[in-house]
Amino acid sequence: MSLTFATEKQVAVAAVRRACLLTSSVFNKLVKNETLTKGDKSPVTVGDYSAQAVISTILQHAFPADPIVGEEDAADLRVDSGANLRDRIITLANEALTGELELGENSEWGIGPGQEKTAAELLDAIDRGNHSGGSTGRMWTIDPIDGTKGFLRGEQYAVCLSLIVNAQVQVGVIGCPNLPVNPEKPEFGQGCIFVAVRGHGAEQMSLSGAHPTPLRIPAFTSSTLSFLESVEAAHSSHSFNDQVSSLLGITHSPIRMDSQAKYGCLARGEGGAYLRMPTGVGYQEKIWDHAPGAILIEEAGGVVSDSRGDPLNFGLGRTLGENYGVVAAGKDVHRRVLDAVQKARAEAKSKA
Ligand SMILES: Nc1ncnc2c1ncn2[C@@H]1O[C@H](COP(=O)(O)O)[C@@H](OP(=O)(O)O)[C@H]1O
Ligand SMILES: [Mg+2]
Ligand SMILES: [Mg+2]
Ligand SMILES: [Mg+2]
Repeated sequence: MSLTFATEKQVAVAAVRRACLLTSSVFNKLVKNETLTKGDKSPVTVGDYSAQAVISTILQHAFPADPIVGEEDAADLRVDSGANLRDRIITLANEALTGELELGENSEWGIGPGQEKTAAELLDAIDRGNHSGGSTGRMWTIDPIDGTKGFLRGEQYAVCLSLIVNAQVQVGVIGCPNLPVNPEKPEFGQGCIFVAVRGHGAEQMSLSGAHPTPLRIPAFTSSTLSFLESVEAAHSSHSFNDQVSSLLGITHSPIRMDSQAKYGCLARGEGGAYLRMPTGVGYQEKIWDHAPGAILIEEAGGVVSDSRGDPLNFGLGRTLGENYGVVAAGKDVHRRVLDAVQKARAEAKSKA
């Protein structure tokens, strides 16, 4: 039997839950000057920074020897022009860390009343995410807000955490504060956490950790399938997905959604396939954008690969290396989508 990673799972769920409470409360108070534009032109908010500070602080207390591959770094907060943002981030992170202990949480993880951290400690916590990754040993990935553009639109986003050991994802946690608990029962409200442990299945629970429900991807036919895809056309090719859809005889429109909420929805039986093909050359997918989602799909009985059918390689560093896209689906659908992707590629080549 594979390791249960019971403590890792408990710590990861607690960290993601605290970060989710923070990001959802921040959204309602977010003001214009609380968003920066990074070097690659992508947005980052006080929510991203403070959520990474919270998760990293908790990991550092619980697993001090484990390195972290985190999306954000504190460089822009350490300069004079970042002072206002920095103060706000410190306040938000401390609010989230010092909230009352919930069932399953432990004050040794640096959380609970009286556990305020200094500004220096929290900036250092953000910067602990600077690990370069690689194929050996334990490491965590943090995407404090995945789908920042969705977050800013008030739509879907996800707080994402994974544990990778020797290049294999072992634990994945995805918190989706804006996602309906059950799309068919709006009265159940929104806010879910998806959790997977290698060899021990995938589950969904409420943001409070209640109602854990095992997940299994059901079978789909062409008439019930619809692709899950990014909202942002710059992140994955919508037109390529349309082409693959028609080759497969899919009649439903794609479901557009930001963030790894797509993996969560796929794991619980929505859509049936997630296809993310590059829009150009040069962009390399980040490991924190796929590690938690990949284990969730595998533990829900599905398959995740690139468009050649090869598994995603989480041992290459901070990225997945050369970008061959991502295909995720239940086993049978995965095979059919891969075939159609190859056909669509061949058609595009013959037209070129
Ligand atoms: N050109 C590009 N191609 C693919 N992914 C990209 C991209 N530019 C940014 N991204 C990634 O797309 C993620 C969001 O995915 P999605 O489109 O599924 O919501 C972003 O995560 P962040 O929002 O955490 O920065 C970012 O890492
Ligand atoms: Mg980002
Ligand atoms: Mg991301
Ligand atoms: Mg992010």
